[in-house]
Amino acid sequence: AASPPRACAMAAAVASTPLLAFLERLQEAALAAFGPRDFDPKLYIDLSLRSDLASVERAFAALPRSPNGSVPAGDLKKFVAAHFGGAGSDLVPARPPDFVPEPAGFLPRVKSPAVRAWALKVHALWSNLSRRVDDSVRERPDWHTLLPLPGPVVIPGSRFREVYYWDSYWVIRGLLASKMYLTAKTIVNNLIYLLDTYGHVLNGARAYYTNRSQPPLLSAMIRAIYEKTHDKEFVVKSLPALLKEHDFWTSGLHQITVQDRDCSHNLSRYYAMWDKPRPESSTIDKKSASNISSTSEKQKFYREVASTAESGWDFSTRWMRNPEDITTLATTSILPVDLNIYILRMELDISFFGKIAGNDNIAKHFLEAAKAREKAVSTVFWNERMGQWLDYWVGNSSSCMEGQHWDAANQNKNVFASNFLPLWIDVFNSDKNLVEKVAKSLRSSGLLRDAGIATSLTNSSEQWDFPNGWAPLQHMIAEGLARSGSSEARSLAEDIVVRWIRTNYVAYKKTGAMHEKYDVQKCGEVGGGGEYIPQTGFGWSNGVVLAFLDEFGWPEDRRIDCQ
Ligand SMILES: OC[C@H]1O[C@H](O[C@H]2O[C@H](CO)[C@@H](O)[C@H](O)[C@H]2O)[C@H](O)[C@@H](O)[C@@H]1O
Repeated sequence: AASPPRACAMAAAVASTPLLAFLERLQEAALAAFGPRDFDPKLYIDLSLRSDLASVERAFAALPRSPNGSVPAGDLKKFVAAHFGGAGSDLVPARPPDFVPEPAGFLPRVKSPAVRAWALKVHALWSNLSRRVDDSVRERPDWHTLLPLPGPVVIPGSRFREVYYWDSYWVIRGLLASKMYLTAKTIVNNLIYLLDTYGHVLNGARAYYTNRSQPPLLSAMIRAIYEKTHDKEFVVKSLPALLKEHDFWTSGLHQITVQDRDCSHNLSRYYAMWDKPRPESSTIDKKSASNISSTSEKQKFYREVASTAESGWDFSTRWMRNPEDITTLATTSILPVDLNIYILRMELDISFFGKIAGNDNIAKHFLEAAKAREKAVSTVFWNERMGQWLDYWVGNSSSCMEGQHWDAANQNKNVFASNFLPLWIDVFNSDKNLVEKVAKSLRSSGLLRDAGIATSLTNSSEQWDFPNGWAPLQHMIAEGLARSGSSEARSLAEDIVVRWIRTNYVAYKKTGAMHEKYDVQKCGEVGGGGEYIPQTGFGWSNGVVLAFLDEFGWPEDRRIDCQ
């Protein structure tokens, strides 16, 4: 019999580490001791040891216990203070070498003094968000969940005190507007280090993120840097890593074939190598799974949770069979539009980089791969009546590479911002008629609100749903519309940009901070929902504001307040 495809034969779960297992127990003890109010499970999994694990485990076992088995709050507090370095203490502040308070040629199209002054404050946040891994992590990696990245990093902010994969794309776009090319390249080199070490770019630079990736935007980062610097050597050096990443996303459990008449289309899905609670949210996942009785059903659920985290959209009704029930998450049964657009973009970028490297085979092979994926996207996802590209439901998620027969009924007809993401790449935004049809569909979709594009139309209290708007989604859609040759689409792009910049500005004036997400119903409101309290900082929001202002500018006579 034919042997199964390579990655399907591999164990579909990576091993945990002794430190992670212990910190999960500590997380549970902390929840029992301190109660659920303001409890963030991630705080405990980000602690670092001060001495070897065995002695800390002994001290933990010797702690007094209440009759219900929990450790009294005061004792646990003292135990944590005595044996651990605080969360984030192993990633130390580091001023980026190429940061200057006002770079030469900064945002030439911004003419309004108020907007310029604010943009300089946003630019200054790069200094606040820059860190380097403390030497102690390299000396004793087994005492830390933080991974020893070689170069300085830019973090999203607040509870996200490590590098994130897809966030880095918008951080880089902002850094390029800030003329911080060296910092941008260092971020890419860190991600390549993760790819070389683990075989994929991790969700984030922590030991508990090794079981999954995140939306693959490495090639887009390299391309953005190349467009500003024309550094060929940087591109050529990155090429082997991109080939490895392409293989990760287009083989084994990530890939599914859809059959349409006599044509086979290869498309990709999110699929995490994990079937346990996410360590950083273990108490939450266990609670969500508490009504699932069978072990194998629980494992299935945990895999869906981790795979949803791989999508970057954690969590959203987009991935649920029943929008009211998180246990119906079915991310591995969905071929997502956005993921396949990122991979198509990767194929086009690799082909372009192959040309730069003088490697015609690579250039040709990846151009053909891109053409095949473009056809697959148009066949499987495009819905002519709606004028949108729709996610596609596949059958049984547990087996690999099975042939699915295309059926229009399997397209998810719900409206999500991701239905418009193909606009981001030239293959689609260069078709003027198509863009105008999709722009019209976006205008009437219900997603476009006073303060930007909503993530979905369902108010579920999950963070990747209505009424939240996220910087990356505004950016990809507006950039795609603006690149098209259509003046109608360009004016819709500007409309989105103005709404988004205003809401970021007004919220900043109100709160003194940039936010992870915004409520698009009303200008100046910040987002909410999800499993953690709203975060500030914030890497990708800063990046998108700077990238938008760089490209679209802000005239002197345009108001910046909510009108
Ligand atoms: O701890 C919960 C989840 O947190 C992350 O997800 C969210 O924040 C990330 C950083 O800004 C962002 O990349 C992601 O899109 C957000 O949903 C983390 O990535 C998840 O894996 C984690 O479970």
